[in-house]
Amino acid sequence: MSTHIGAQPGEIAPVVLLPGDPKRAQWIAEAFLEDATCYSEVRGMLGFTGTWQGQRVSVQGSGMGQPSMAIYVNELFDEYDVRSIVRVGSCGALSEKVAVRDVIIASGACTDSAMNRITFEGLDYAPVADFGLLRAAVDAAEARDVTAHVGLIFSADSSFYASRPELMTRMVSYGVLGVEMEASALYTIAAHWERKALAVCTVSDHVVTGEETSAEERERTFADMVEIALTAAFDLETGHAAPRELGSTSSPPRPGV
Ligand SMILES: O=P(O)(O)O[C@H]1O[C@H](CO)[C@@H](O)[C@H]1O
Ligand SMILES: O=c1cc[nH]c(=O)[nH]1
Repeated sequence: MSTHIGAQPGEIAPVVLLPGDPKRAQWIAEAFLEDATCYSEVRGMLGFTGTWQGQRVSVQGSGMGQPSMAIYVNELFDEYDVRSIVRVGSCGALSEKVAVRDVIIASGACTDSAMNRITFEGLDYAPVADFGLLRAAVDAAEARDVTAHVGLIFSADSSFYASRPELMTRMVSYGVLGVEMEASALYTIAAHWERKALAVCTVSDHVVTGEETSAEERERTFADMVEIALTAAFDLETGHAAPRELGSTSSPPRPGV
């Protein structure tokens, strides 16, 4: 086992879904995976491995905020050889273009966290999603009746209860769609390990209008996000979302089609 994950080598699949909430990890394992077993209960941060459409997948809680998430993600990449991590989170909408229950697929992430600044000695690193996962997630969302937005998310260390409306308005005017607490460091850590990462978040509340989803609605809309994440991760793993050649204007035929 690693310091914070109680799994033996080989017990965690190469593809991991990463919700902040460990109870969401359990719900995903029970609702979406077959033959799921719990490989870790260390600190109550549950992790499960099972199969989805015959393919091994794990789901690991990461806690709230970038320092907690970074511990789990570093151990998943370093000690369990995980290849792809898709965060399946909740987020608040900042932009009027985004409604509660919509999905945000984060192409990149801004942050007020010091984590990147420490790593890059004050330089502004630009954390971005893996392009293959991003494109596969957009395809998966388009194939469903889901309103998905692709763009920037704000990974906030300090604003869950801090009211900074002017700053949020300015961020929206620079293209930021929503706010959560993990994507930026996830993208940076994945780049460090040369692995793939993406954050797909369901809008649970609107920071500007104050609208919120009910618990029942959250569960239903979270299911869309989980299906998008699983479809995207395995389209990429199985080559169904193989990169197009640079300069080509059309998609290559999909294998087996
Ligand atoms: O629903 P999760 O994945 O935990 O994500 C969001 O919810 C938590 C805050 O309530 C933060 O972790 C934020 O990123
Ligand atoms: O981090 C989060 C998650 C949901 N809603 C918010 O406003 N912030």
